Amino acid sequence: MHIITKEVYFCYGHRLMNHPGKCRNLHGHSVKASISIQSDQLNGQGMVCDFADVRDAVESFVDQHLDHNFLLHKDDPIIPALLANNERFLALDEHPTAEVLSKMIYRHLKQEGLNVDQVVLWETASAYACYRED
Ligand SMILES: Nc1nc2c(c(=O)[nH]1)N=C([C@H](O)[C@H](O)COP(=O)(O)OP(=O)(O)OP(=O)(O)O)CN2
Ligand SMILES: [Zn+2]
Repeated sequence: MHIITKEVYFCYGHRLMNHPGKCRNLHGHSVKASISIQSDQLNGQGMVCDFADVRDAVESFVDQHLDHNFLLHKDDPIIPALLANNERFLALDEHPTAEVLSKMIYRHLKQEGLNVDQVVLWETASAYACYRED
């Protein structure tokens, strides 16, 4: 089994509505996502797939939905104020945790046909969430 990993970097604002501590406040992160693709065999170029193809697939999703966006639970009471001020945001059915964001990226890449092994989202220098499916 071969596994390759490509890292992409992006930023977002969010808050965790039900968090008992500081993460209930509006704040932001500059994050790293590590995307691993697996294959039993290599292609005619000796690759699982080109790192650039992984980057392009991740970045098109990230740029459209996550990068420099404000990620909120759909029931967050700040949403009416953002709408009134024409501010960009993304309302999610789940809380915008590293777990949920890594799952979103994973599911999108699977849908695009990439044989994703796992997506790891480093939300801070010391904390990450990993999503994979068996
Ligand atoms: N399981 C999760 N726990 C937390 C998440 C998360 O997405 N999944 N998110 C947060 C906050 O949004 C933020 O990421 C803060 O993380 P934390 O590591 O607690 O923050 P610090 O960098 O301040 O950590 P210190 O090590 O205390 O400096 C919280 N929890
Ligand atoms: Zn946070």
